Parts: sequence; C-alpha cells; structure tokens
Amino acid sequence: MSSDILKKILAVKVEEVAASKLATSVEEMAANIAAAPAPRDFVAAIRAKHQAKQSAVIAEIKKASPSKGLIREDFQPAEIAAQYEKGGAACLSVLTDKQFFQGDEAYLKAARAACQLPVLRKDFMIDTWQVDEARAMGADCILLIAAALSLEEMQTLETRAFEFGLSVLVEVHNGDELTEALKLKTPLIGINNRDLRSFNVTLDTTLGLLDRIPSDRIVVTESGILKPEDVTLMRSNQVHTFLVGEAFMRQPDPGLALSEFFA
Ligand SMILES: O=C(O)c1ccccc1NCC(=O)[C@H](O)[C@H](O)COP(=O)(O)O
Repeated sequence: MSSDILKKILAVKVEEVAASKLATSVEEMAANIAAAPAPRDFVAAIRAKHQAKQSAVIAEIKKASPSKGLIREDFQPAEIAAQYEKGGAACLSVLTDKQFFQGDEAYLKAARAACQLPVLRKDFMIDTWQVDEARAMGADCILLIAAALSLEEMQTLETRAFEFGLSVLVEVHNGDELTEALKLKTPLIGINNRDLRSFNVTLDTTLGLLDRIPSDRIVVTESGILKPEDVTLMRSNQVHTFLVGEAFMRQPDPGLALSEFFA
C-alpha cells in the first residue's frame, strides 16, 4: 500500500474537510469549541518529565496503520489511556483518521476523559477547519507534517492552534523539511524515522538531523522505537522525548510495556 501513501491520504483529507464543512456550520463549530474542555498543556507535560530527569513519552493509541495493517484487535481507547497514564506517559497521541488508521474522534474523547494527560490529535492537517475540529473534540496538540505542507500553510495552522491554546508538534523527515520547521514558533520538533513514502524505518534519521536542532527546541523521535535498546541509543544521543505506538499497542497492557521500556 505504499507508493506515496501520503499523497493518497492528503487527497482523502481534502474530501473529508469539504464534507465536514458541509455537515457542520461555522456557528455549530463555534458552539462546540465553546463547550470543549480547557486545553491541557502538552509542552509543559513533556518539560515536567525532563525536569524530573525522566524521558517524556508520547504514548500512541493506534488500532491500525497503512504499513502494518491491523495492529490491535482488542481496542479499548479509554482502558489503554488509563494504562498509559499509570505506566508513566507524559502525553497521549490518538489517531483520528478513519480510512487509513481505523481511528476516530470518539477514541480521542474517550481516551482523554479516562486520564489527566494532554492529548495529540494524530491526523493529517491541511486546513484550519481541522484545527477547529481538534479543539472542539478536546485535543491539546495538533500535528503538522512538513512533507505535506508549505511553510505558509504550517504557519497559518500553527497560528490557529496557538489562538486556541493548543500545542503544535511539527514533524520532519529530512534536512529541507527541518529548515522549514525551524521557522515555526513551536518548540516541539518531531523527527519521523519512518519515510512516509517508502515506509522504510531507520533511527539514523533522528541521529542524522539532531545536530541541526537548536537546544531551545525539544526533539521528539517518532516511529520505529521497538525495543529498550532503541531507547538507550536515543538517550545516549541526548534525545529524551519519544513518540511510540506499535511496540506498546502489540502488548496486552501497553502501559506496563511503556514502564518496562523506559525503566
Ligand atoms: O505508521 C504508518 O504506517 C504511517 C503511514 C503513513 C503515514 C503515517 C504513518 N504513521 C504515523 C506515525 O508517525 C506513527 O504512528 C508514530 O510515529 C508511531 O510510530 P510507531 O511507534 O512505529 O508505531
């Protein structure tokens, strides 16, 4: 299912956003946003772990993915969220994309309600309408994928998120994307070890870009953290923030797996 999956996902997003705008009026969206719970501080939750000399883990709730198909059959987002919190996660990441990840907005709401952790809406943002949706569903952070957006688009989406008090995780996979991402204001720079075009995963992606990231930014290594040795490698390179999905989601108790990985 590779051959530029990102392009396919983005084409579907264009249709989804158009449909969502038809289904929900601007007035309804404003009312939904007004009724949403106050944002939790995603960046502060990460910094608090660092101040306690711990790694900060953004623990992902992901049922399926384009590269791996179905990952977890018994999928209970609220239960998983509570387990992640108990296991020491700093934040959650919840897939809301339906077509490619079998995600759902309802999963984000259920997960957030089951714990005190800030939650990233993991989706493919192309329009400020989706930022409004994220705020309305109770998300505390949004993802911007540099491979999918121009600098101007990222700045527009970031501004909208900040207006709502949401955090922004900007994700890069190569040096050119990093150059653009560093022009944003967000401190959270995600380096995705997965090439979204080929699905190839290597931790060398993080290691190769690290030196270019100023010390006032927080490097988040994303994807392909599959064993405790991967954590050790990253820590020895001064990377202390991790976004992990599959390795935890394949375990009966994902929170227990987290605590064992990061012991
Ligand atoms: O995971 C995929 O197959 C995928 C395909 C296309 C776009 C994005 C994709 N994954 C999103 C992610 O970045 C990961 O869910 C996240 O970094 C966690 O990765 P992992 O720990 O390897 O599950």
